[in-house]
Amino acid sequence: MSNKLLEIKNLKTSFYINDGYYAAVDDVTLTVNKNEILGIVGESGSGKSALAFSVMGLHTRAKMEGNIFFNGEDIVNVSKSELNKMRGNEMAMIFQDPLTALNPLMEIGAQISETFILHRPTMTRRERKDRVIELLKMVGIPRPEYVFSQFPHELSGGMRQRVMIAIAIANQPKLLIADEPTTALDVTIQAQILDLIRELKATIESGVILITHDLGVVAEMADRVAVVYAGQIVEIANVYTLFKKPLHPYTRSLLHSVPADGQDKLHVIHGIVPSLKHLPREGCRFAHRIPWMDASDHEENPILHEVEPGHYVRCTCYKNFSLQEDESKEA
Ligand SMILES: Nc1ncnc2c1ncn2[C@@H]1O[C@H](COP(=O)(O)OP(=O)(O)OP(=O)(O)O)[C@@H](O)[C@H]1O
Repeated sequence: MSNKLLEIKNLKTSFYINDGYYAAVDDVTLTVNKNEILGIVGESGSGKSALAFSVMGLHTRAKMEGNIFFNGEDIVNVSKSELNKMRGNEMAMIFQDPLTALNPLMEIGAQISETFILHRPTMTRRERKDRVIELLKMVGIPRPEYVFSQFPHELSGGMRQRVMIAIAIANQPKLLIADEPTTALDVTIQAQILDLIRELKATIESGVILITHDLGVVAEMADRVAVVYAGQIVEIANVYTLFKKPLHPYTRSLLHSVPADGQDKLHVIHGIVPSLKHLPREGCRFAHRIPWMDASDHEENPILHEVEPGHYVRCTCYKNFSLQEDESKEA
């Protein structure tokens, strides 16, 4: 039996801006296997959330092309009611900011119960309450009976994120998407939430997409990592390879821009991710951020090359790339 849970093929998600459609996710192909965590990293604006929202069918006005096979079924064009059946049931998402994702006027217990009313209509009120208490315990909320009747603003940020996780795992989804789940939390709480996601993944044996800009989180959590730049995957590999043998200039730049042993100075990546409308669509999209490289180092139409089994890198520029500071040392 196939181990593939999610298979995305040539996905293109475009938004209409002023005069036309511009792709925020551009020709993305990837798989998520059962019981694995796929990390997705990239700077702000690189298209990570647009990709996650595409999988969840949460873009209302975007144009979507390509395929997203979930459990073998292409969900790019399924009806709204089909998607509603899947969301919160077979696939669920943990959002960045629990305060905006939770209803401020609704008690915690009622918010978690909603998912059962929607997806498990035969459950009695008593059964729902028992299951909610069980879930609150599972995600490590102390005094769950008391918290059941509290409002979101009465809980700390970490506790609210636990509630979000309880909602997401309520129906034991096969696929869990966590979009920067710890960004809004302080460091100690971050570690607890990540531990919780890892434990829950093992318990419910789901596949997880973990979106983050934090390479430390990816190193800790992911089995495989996709590095996304300007809407495209520029490198994908298992986590060990990605950290030990990164190839793409963007991956290497990212890795050098966080503190590491023996590194006396942090690398700064030139410029910023261009806005959707101004994104270069021809040639290597990262080229303008490594201007010291020769144009001939880049491919005209960069594709993903499989450099060793399971390790893909876009464009040939990785072959001659070195960080600018290393180049000037050599000169
Ligand atoms: N609904 C939308 N309409 C128009 N443009 C959008 C829309 N959603 C996202 N974008 C644009 O798509 C690009 C990718 O955005 P996205 O939010 O996916 O990036 P991200 O990598 O998740 O960033 P962050 O880490 O800041 O959340 C950005 O240029 C963003 O402005």
